[in-house]
Amino acid sequence: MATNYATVTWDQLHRDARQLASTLMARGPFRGIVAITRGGMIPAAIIARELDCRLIDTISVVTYDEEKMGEPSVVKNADAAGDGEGFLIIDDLVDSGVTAQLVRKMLPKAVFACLYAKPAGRPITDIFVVEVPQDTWVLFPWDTAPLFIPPLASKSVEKA
Ligand SMILES: O=P(O)(O)OC[C@H]1O[C@H](OP(=O)(O)OP(=O)(O)O)[C@H](O)[C@@H]1O
Ligand SMILES: Nc1nc2[nH]cnc2c(=O)[nH]1
Ligand SMILES: [Mg+2]
Repeated sequence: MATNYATVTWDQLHRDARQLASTLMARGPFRGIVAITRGGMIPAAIIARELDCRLIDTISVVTYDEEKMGEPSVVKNADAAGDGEGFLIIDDLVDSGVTAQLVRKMLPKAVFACLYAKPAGRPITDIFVVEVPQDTWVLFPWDTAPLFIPPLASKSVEKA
């Protein structure tokens, strides 16, 4: 269970994705990109722009199902990628590594890259940008919204 939160803004995500793209230049060129839905789609779009890659497929893995607790299932294959040769797989993060492990098994020849990696998932990714502690939950910009916070002074007035 996460005890801390790390909020990632759109700006930070864009910078991190560009940094990942810059590292990936040395591993390419790539025939195409496979984005792991849904979290991998926005990072994949940014990286595709930087690497001038126009062939994009998706793979969809559902790792939590109320009936089959914990059993990951693939709900869409990346048919365009074959065995992954010449392809780049992109996800937003690896946590336990369960999603990445399953996708790597299906596309064994592809390069796997993500923005953020927790220690348990770190060995499964070829490349990542920032390591995040295992007990930290990453809050992505698409999961959050700015919120009004009352000024400190107004809180002390309320107490008085
Ligand atoms: O390493 P793991 O423990 O497998 O966790 C990492 C995966 O979990 C999240 O996706 P999620 O399954 O929540 O779906 P989403 O991308 O559609 O939000 C995240 O986007 C990764 O794909
Ligand atoms: N948003 C989000 N999804 C996850 N899925 C697995 N770990 C995480 C995390 O830290 N943040
Ligand atoms: Mg995901």
